[in-house]
Amino acid sequence: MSIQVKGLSKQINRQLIIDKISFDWQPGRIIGLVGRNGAGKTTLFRTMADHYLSTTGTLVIDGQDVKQAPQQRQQLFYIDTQNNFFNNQTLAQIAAVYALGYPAFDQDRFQHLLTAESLAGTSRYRQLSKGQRMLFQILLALVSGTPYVILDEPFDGLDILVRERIVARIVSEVAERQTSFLISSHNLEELDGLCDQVLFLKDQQLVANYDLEDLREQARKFQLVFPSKTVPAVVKTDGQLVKVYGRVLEVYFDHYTDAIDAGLKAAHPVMMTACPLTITDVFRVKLGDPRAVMVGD
Ligand SMILES: Nc1ncnc2c1ncn2[C@@H]1O[C@H](COP(=O)(O)OP(=O)(O)OP(=O)(O)O)[C@@H](O)[C@H]1O
Repeated sequence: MSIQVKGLSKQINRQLIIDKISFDWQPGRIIGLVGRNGAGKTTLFRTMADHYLSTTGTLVIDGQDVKQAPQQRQQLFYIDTQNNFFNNQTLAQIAAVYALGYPAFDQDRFQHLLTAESLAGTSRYRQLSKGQRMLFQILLALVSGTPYVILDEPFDGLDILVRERIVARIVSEVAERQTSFLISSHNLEELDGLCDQVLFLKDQQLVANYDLEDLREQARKFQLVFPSKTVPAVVKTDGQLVKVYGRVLEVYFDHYTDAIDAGLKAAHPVMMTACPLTITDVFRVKLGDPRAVMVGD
């Protein structure tokens, strides 16, 4: 049981939007997809869900290539939040449409969750607020009975209480049903507490794929002050400067080793403090402009 995304590319108007994206998506995992605006996240989702025909590559779902076994895509749930057709439909009508497409759609659970979220089946989709629309879409995903769910920007513009409700729904679904989620977001703090794995998209390609537990074991971030203004070679060769506050250098090391540790200590730092590592740090290092280092107050 897994999804393997294999060399997925999409070209639109002769422009390559995503380029040979490959990764494995295991059951029960929550994967974050991050990238700067226009990096290709929505295009990757649309191509995975077959809303766009892929230019190259395929998906293998539970061992079967979707090109030979297209019914396997019923295991994958995705609502295109930008292009959907149901503005004038009631929530009950929309659910009926989804029930046709997903054989394991659970109508009883849908009614139960709708009531729990104080939503009425008779309301029209267009009458819902942004947060209610996202909650409704997540409810559809949960009752669709699909083991793999894609959520595009589920936290976008939502207040903290709605975000917390969404996170709670996702976490309980993973715990109770082993549902797996692939979530794109610019809200890196929210992803930090939620995800097991993070994919970084840049220049059409997947530039990093981290298991967050491994990352926290391998990578380190330090605040360093050295006796002289010369930055030691080990910082330049093995580290990446994240921020500079006066004499304090905030430096990220992708693979922190004993040799790097010895190299730093040999430079007799006046201060060497390990700091908690966040997805935001890795985002800055992997996806930011390498020449632009943030200068603090
Ligand atoms: N149908 C389309 N026709 C032409 N260009 C497109 C189309 N869809 C996407 N693009 C282009 O592909 C690039 C990636 O767009 P996409 O929406 O996938 O990015 P994204 O990572 O989801 O961005 P954001 O974080 O801003 O939502 C953009 O430059 C966009 O203009």
